[in-house]
Amino acid sequence: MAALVSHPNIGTQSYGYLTSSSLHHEVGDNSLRFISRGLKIKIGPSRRGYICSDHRNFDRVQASASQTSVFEPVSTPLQSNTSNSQKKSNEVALILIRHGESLWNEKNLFTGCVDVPLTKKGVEEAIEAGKRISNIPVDMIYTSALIRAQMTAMLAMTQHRRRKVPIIIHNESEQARAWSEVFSEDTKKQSIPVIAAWQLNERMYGELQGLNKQETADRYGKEKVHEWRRSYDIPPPNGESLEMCAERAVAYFKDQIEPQLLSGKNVMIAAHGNSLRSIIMHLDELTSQEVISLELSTGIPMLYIFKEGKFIRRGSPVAPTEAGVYAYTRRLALYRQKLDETLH
Ligand SMILES: O=C(O)[C@@H](CO)OP(=O)(O)O
Repeated sequence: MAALVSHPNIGTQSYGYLTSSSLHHEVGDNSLRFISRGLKIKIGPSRRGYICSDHRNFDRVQASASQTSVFEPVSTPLQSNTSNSQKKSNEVALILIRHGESLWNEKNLFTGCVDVPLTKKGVEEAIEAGKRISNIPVDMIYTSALIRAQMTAMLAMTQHRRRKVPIIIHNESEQARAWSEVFSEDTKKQSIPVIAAWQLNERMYGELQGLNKQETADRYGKEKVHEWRRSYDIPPPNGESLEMCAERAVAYFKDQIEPQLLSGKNVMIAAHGNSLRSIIMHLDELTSQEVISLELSTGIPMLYIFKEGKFIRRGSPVAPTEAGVYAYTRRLALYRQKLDETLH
């Protein structure tokens, strides 16, 4: 059963529903606690919402694909007039999706940066994730450079009611840019640029890549393997710790993705268990202790609202049509209403 959530600490405009199947809430003294698969986040007077740390630097950053044809360059608040930028950056959606089950998830192998595709179940999970977010606006998509995240993003978008076409931007050379150019303004408007970035890749698992997780635990001990898999700063042998993964993934998020959000773009990121854990750690201001118990399931979309420089976690949309499961804001509700009126 879903419960209505309305609380001053997540903004007077914030209202909507969180589903008890994916996310529970408790409202206590001046605080709201979200509990989702072991993750507990308390929003109280000391941690009101989620504040971006790097906003004063947004004039120095431009998305790397800004010269491409489908992609509109970022208009940063410092470049545009104030009222326009305020209006534009009023409130946007940020969707995070961990890829669907891969062939190595199925075999219980450490995968890391090995480029493995989805299983049939993973394909179904990606389609299901797409249904869940089919009423939420998406203007730009970021994926890792790995096929499992790219398949997930593309399959999810086949379900979107707006029916825009996701197009992978090829920015690797002058020729790639020229050869993928689109010559119709109308077609560009019906497209969603997809930026693939290695920085969003899964953490590099070093010498564990390709090993069976159970066999590794039997050999090195459950505690040691849990430490390699979930601790913040202990790397697996010759691999990246979560902290090292965050150094590239969170930096990319701040430098490339936040400016898009600030300019009014709704963004979806399809990535991996650990690269997304590091980004969620940044968004939710989790400590290195808290992040240990953060687990992400395959193919589950998570919705954040970015508003007035803060990230507000709104849970996981469970279905496209159930009124009670969305963490709707007024703007998202209007977007959905418009889809209902124009598309049926
Ligand atoms: O093998 C991996 O690359 C990751 C994600 O599937 O595993 P873990 O959950 O152990 O971090």
